[in-house]
Amino acid sequence: MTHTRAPEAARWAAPSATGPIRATVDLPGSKSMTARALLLSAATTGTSGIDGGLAARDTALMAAGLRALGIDVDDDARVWSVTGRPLRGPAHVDCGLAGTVMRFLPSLAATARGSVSFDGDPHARTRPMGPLLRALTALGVTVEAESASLPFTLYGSGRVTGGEVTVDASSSSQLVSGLLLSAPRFDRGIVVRHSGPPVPSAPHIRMTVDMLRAAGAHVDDADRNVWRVEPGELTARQWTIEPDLSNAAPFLAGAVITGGTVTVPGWPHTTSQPGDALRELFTGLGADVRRDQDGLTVTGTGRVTGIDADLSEVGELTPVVAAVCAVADSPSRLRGIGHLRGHETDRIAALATELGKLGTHVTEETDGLTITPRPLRGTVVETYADHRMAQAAAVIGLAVPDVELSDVACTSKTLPEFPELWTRMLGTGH
Ligand SMILES: O=C(O)C1=C[C@@H](OP(=O)(O)O)[C@@H](O)[C@H](O)C1
Ligand SMILES: C=C(OP(=O)(O)O)C(=O)O
Repeated sequence: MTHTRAPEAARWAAPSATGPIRATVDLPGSKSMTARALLLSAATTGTSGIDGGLAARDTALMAAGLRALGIDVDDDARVWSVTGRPLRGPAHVDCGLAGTVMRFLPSLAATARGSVSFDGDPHARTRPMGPLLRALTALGVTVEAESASLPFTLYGSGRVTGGEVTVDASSSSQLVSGLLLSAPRFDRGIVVRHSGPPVPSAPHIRMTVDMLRAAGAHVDDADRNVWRVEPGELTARQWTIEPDLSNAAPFLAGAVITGGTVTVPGWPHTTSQPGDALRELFTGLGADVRRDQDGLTVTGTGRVTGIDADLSEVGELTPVVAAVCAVADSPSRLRGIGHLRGHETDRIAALATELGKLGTHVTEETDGLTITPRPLRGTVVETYADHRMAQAAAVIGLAVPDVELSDVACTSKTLPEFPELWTRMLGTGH
């Protein structure tokens, strides 16, 4: 897998839809599941297989980080193989702009013998890391950092004591996931208590717990805001990665706003992926949504209605949902997403600015956005190196002529084939 370097910016004219889109779009694997499968496989002592893993910048960086620590990752074949072994420094981990790499890898790297330094893209240095670095220090890890963010260096002795720790994970669920995923390797396991405003993205913590259990870990998540992981060996296993449901959002949105029909095959019946909430969200926005043996099919009804939605559990869906709200026939309120200010960019500010440039009336609030649709006009939309801002702009471009993205290459963060899939989707049925 390549794609570890920040891509060169590539300006892109977003194609308009000339009629209702009719397409079936096969999507590659879930970023979040692939990251966890790579990490958990590296934390065993055997060889694991990963079927359907996502080849994109975030997962390539995770694989590269593991290799730097001495893990064998072979991601050339369809089923990747990962062979875990005791980790060693000195090593350097490039996190790019990937929250999963900067929040998941440090706890595992702390079990290495030797120093491991972490850094990332310029904007990555502004993403919240402080609670994780303080927690690692409390768990017995030597951490050297100039501030509460990237860059930082861990000095490992080959083992981590572990034990009880309190974190404020209100800025990102990944701070909890990152501590839990490697905790079976800590001498005393871990007890993580969250203290502070609510933790966002609950499905992603359930995904962490589910995948830890699948790898043989004992995890107790019965008490709200407390997670316990027992120390113990993890088992090497075969992982099958579901399609990335969050990356389905722009394609399904294409059906909603053009009055067309888009099917995403392989939609799981039960899943911890937050993207499953698209069924309810697109129904609320006025579409017909059906899940059957063909996958998930969304059909636009010709009418898009505004919504009032708490997106705190599914924050990563916000940019595309906001784009659909901008072409609705009534205002929308998107709530519970203050933590998006610490995502790839400050997504609340970015959406307010860019939807505003397109003509929408947007009010930026502390915990979200109010979107009042107005007639839209084409413009150059700044994507802020954020794959989901690019997807959102492409969605608007379907309905509005002359929308250009300042950069489409940033979609390589989780879906390098986005431009091709998008063009192909538009090619079918026109
Ligand atoms: O654990 C994960 O894989 C993720 C958790 C979420 O992070 P936040 O809790 O920071 O929103 C989500 O937005 C991100 O895209 C992926
Ligand atoms: C927030 C996101 O990514 P990250 O894993 O970098 O936090 C996202 O993909 O929307």
